[in-house]
Amino acid sequence: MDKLVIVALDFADDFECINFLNQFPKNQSLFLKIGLEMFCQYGYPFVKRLRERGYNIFLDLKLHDIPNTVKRTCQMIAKWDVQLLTIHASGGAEMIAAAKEGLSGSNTKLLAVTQLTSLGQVELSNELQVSLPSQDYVTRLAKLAFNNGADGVISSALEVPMIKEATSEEFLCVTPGIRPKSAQVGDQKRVATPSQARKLGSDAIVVGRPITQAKDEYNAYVNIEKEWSK
Ligand SMILES: O=C(O)c1cc(=O)[nH]c(=O)n1[C@@H]1O[C@H](COP(=O)(O)O)[C@@H](O)[C@H]1O
Repeated sequence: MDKLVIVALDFADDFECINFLNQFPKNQSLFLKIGLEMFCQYGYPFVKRLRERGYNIFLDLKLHDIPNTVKRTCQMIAKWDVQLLTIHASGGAEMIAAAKEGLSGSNTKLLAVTQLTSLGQVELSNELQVSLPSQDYVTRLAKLAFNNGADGVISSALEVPMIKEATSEEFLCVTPGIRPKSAQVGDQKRVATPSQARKLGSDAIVVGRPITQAKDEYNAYVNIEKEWSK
């Protein structure tokens, strides 16, 4: 995977979203993440519309259900020609393998979410009663995903070196929770700047609000992309 900035299209509606995209030059190649907000409003026709405009699509549905349901859902998504799809690694070995099986025959890469970047050590220990240190928990889920056929994981950039060591250099590490120095952290807990993510070995970064809520959105994208790729 080329080193990518993936833009999270977390907008109130499709009008805002298309206005955002229209700021970019026509020939600009973009990798866009469609998450639950947009997908619940506009569904597959929206995915199709953006694919037809030539964008690469990361469909972030974070599937988490029994293996049979996840497999059948993935069989449907396999027909949509999206580049990336998420499931939750905590769904377990059988669910991860079922998702991969559902996608067979398609070019859609399967990414398993480890520990959400909005959860820190305190939430992990106190709320979820997970006894492992966060980095060990993330690495354990990454290994589970790797051993059951996922193409990569979602984690914070901070865990990438450990994940690559425990799995393989080729195992994709896609990292949200990206905050340039001047940006507000908001609900994210495990964050890194674009240049930290690059140094730590992320394969792609996912950026939402630091771009989509900037005064000059296009300029914010260009600056993040510069910091990430230099
Ligand atoms: O799967 C994801 O993309 C995801 C996983 C995760 O652990 N943390 C996380 O923030 N995300 C997504 O990445 C995006 C981050 O957005 P910002 O915090 O606005 O940059 C959101 O669309 C989240 O849904």
